[in-house]
Amino acid sequence: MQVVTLGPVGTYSHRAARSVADDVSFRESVSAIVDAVADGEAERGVVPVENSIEGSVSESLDALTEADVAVVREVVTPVRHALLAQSENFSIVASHSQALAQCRDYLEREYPNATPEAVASTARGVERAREDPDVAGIGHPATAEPSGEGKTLQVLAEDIQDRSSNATRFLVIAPESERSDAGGKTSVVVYPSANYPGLLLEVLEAFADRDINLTRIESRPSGDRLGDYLFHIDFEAGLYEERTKAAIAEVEEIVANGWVRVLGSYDTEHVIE
Ligand SMILES: O=C(O)C(=O)C[C@]1(C(=O)O)C=C[C@@H](O)C=C1
Repeated sequence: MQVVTLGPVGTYSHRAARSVADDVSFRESVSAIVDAVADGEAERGVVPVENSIEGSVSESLDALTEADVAVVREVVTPVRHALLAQSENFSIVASHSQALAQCRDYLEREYPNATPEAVASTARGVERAREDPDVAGIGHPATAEPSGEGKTLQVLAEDIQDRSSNATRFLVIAPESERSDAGGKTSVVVYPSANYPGLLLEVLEAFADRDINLTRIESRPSGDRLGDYLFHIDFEAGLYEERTKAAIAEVEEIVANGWVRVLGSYDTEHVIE
């Protein structure tokens, strides 16, 4: 099976994708990964959706709303960052914006004068550090060794994330035709296209009344106008269950002006590495 994820070699997404298949190829953005699966270029895609320190990866949520894909699994992995450079003498710290944010306190404390530089991924930041002695990268410690040509970097510090329990949740996506009813969790996107007191409460009651535990609800702007939202809802029940079918049918009635998009049911895998 062919899986696409955020590259280059050595990103956390790459580490999560290896639990899905050995044949991993890379894209430079989350939208490009989702498009590759929607267009049939790859059988699976792995995208980060949520981090325990920084919260949602909004680019992923928005791409999932728009593309014809299904969610078929989730992978949760610990994220332990290292600071990698040619020497202690650097003035720029390059990494993915999520990684820079996850190490904000550390950087302010230890390198208050360094300039943060957001790049497409952690591994891309480490590549910058390999090429430029003025740049340090934040990434997985294993990326100190080049995957091909290039310098081996010094690991200046390990475990620099602001909380030791840092973890990121990835979703494994597949073409929409492979959407499954089986699995302990389900993700849906709800667009009410309406605004009245108690609307969100009604939507949540459809789940609460059936004893379905929500694990996340996240609002994202619809993009159409200010104050207009859609809701990403994850819950602990499978689409194969009667109570799930009934809850979704009720939500569809409540948001008759808008729509409900069912991304699929799936199981969770923990990759400890
Ligand atoms: O840059 C990487 O290594 C990624 O895989 C992306 C990403 C993210 O977008 O959250 C994944 C895990 C970490 O939270 C930091 C960055």
